[in-house]
Amino acid sequence: MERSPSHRSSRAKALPTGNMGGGFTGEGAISGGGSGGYLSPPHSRSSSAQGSYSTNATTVDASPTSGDEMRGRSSELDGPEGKGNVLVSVRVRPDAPDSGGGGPNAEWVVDGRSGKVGYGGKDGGIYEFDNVFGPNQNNSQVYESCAKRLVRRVMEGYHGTVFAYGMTGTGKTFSMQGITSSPGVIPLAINDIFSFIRETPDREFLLRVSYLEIYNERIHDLLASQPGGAGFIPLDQQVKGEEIKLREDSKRGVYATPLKEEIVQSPHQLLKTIARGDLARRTGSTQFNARSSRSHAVVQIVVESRDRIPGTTAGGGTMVDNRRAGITGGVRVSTLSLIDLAGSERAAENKERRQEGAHINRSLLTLGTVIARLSSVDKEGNGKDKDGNHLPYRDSKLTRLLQPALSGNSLVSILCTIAVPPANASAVNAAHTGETMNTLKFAARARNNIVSHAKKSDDSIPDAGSRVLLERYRMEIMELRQQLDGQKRKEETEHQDLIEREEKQSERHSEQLLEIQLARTALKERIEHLNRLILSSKSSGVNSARISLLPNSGHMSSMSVRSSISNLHPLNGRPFSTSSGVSSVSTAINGNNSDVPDDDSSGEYGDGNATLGSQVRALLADVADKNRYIATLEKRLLQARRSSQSRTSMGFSPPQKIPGSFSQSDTGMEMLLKERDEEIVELRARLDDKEKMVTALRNAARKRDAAEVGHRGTQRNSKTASVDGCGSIGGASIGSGSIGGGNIGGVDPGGRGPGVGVRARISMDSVSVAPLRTKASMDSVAPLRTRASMDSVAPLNVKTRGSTDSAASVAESAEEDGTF
Ligand SMILES: Nc1ncnc2c1ncn2[C@@H]1O[C@H](COP(=O)(O)OP(=O)(O)OP(=O)(O)O)[C@@H](O)[C@H]1O
Repeated sequence: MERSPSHRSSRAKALPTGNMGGGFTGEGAISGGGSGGYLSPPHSRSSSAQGSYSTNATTVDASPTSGDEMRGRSSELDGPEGKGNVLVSVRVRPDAPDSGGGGPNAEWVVDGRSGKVGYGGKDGGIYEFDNVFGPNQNNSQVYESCAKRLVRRVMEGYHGTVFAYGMTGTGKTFSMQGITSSPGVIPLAINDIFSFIRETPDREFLLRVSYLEIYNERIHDLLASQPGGAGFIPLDQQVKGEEIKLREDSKRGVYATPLKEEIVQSPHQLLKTIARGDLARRTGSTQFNARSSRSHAVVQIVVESRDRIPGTTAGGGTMVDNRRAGITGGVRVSTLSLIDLAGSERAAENKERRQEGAHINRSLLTLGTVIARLSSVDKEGNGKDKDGNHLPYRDSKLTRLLQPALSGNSLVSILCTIAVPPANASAVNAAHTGETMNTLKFAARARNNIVSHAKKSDDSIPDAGSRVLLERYRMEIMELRQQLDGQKRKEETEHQDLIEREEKQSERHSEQLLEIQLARTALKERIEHLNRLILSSKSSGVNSARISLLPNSGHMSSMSVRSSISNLHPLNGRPFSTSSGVSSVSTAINGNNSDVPDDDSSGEYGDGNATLGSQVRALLADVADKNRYIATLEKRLLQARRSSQSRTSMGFSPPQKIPGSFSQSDTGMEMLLKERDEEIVELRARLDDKEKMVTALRNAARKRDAAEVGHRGTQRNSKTASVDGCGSIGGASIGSGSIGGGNIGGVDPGGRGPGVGVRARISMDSVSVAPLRTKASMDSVAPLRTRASMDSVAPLNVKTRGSTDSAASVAESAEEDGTF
């Protein structure tokens, strides 16, 4: 460690003896009685509580007032020799209530302005310090001068140590912790720590706190227990766990382990944590303090900080992005140690107090010794004195723990508390003058000997095993983000898959729906179609006068075109079987043109006066129906082919057969397609039939018209005509039956008897070509018949042979077409 003799020698000063003006002066100083004779300490001091030693103080500097002391010296902190890195202050507590009163003791000098304090009596001395606080100065003033700047420097990256040293009951705890109305160094430092964080938006911070006490040379973790909680057990009653030891490594220096560290995020949380530790701290009653701290208490606040983003403003989105990308500076780690030492006590009546006191005194003695020998440390800074002896840091846990600070790695502020005995102090109080002097001597040695070379911590990238949480957390955050991103991607993929599956499923559903719709449409069309057919089939006119065109028919059946649609598939509307589009066509000559029992007795053409044109229209409508149906089937077929192809190309396994839907298997599909194809072929054939039928009917109509023209010519002479009894009209083989209303010889009035060889007179007015029945076997709903009234063809006024040819030619034409 490099030390500066000149620096050391210029700090603590023993003032020349002489009249110091007496009493307390300076800011907050109390009047010491004006010219009350304080004696100056000798130039050279030779005694202390810890044994003999002397300071090197030789000169006197003009000191600023205590309030400006730290600020006045602050520039020194940046100096190459670390001047100002160590502050030593003395605080004089107000008289204790039991001090006996009597006003200021004229033998004592406390000068805040000059920073001088001392005893002018025997073995006394006047010392000058960085700060001297009189009894009236409050905690805030003490903090401002002693600790504020140090705390700020800690936030900037320096290690800093503040500790209070003094005799029991002199105000160490009062100064460090303070009271509610006057918070001490610790709460004020915490406040400033968070103020600094608030004022430094370009860096991010992580704070962790530990709190330990050294009691009877054992280290206890004050945060390990939960005072006030249900399970709180005082430390001395706790089952001893793993002993906390002090270790050292190059990066962390000396540290206690295992020790609980708590991460804190607010001043309130930090204060609460420390207050929790305070409750666990050992206290006991001493002669001078009813609640004396019986242990050294060390609060350590580790500050990790890092530039947020070089070159970017705080709070921007870029920061997040950059942090994600790992573009951050290194982490700076610094430690603020706030230490409230146990008070030294010369003697105690109580055995326990004596034992505690012995430990306390021993550790304080070691501290004094280390500080005393710091002056002799060689320039190498290897912890050895000039004689090559190690400094006795390890002789006590306190000195071991303070080693980094005392050996120059830290900014140091020492607050020494004293109580100046009043003028008429009791013997006991007066006896402690020596203790107070010892404190002043300790302070003087510390001021002289401790040299700090504290450097700002580097912004270093912590390695894997580092305890730097900021980096660990950053890594963890990055890992978690990656996990989150991975999870998100996975979810997105799964979601996408799900959507695709749903889409495919919905595609299948829509296909099925479409199929169902098509089937329904087909059914509807059929129903409409059938309804139309039903209406046609109930035409009474169709049955009113019929000419049977079929030979060998025992009935005077009407010429009919009957469409029947048989046995539809319940869903797809496909006929299970089809019968010939035209099952029968017959012409009949009905002897009774008005009273033919037939269920086809009403309907659109059922008035018996339906024209041939109407029948043609009916047939055309029928044809249109068929065309529509074919179109539907073709559409469905196309759809089925497409879905079959898409399934095949997607490599889908055949889905489960859905009841009521088409078969989904390939075989089923093929069969379905085949059936559809066949059905289409069949329907086309039927359509052809229909068209032939229409052609035949048109021919019939033409012939009828021609016959009518001829008939009108002959009608003037005769109202009747002879018809060959065999039922043939005009040589045409009309088959058995009669045309007319019963005036045909040999034919029974009902037209049931054979008309062969019977010449009959028929009323040509009533002769009608029997209604054509088109029977398309299309439906299973009912054996429906379409009866197109052939009355539109009739009345055939058969008067001449030629006239009957027209009716016969209908039959012929029909037979030729194979339609009837
Ligand atoms: N500057 C001060 N102003 C007002 N009261 C004070 C001051 N200093 C100390 N006291 C009071 O004196 C008493 C003892 O103070 P404190 O406990 O802080 O002493 P200490 O040095 O910590 O003692 P110990 O070493 O025994 O723990 C307390 O009641 C405290 O409130």
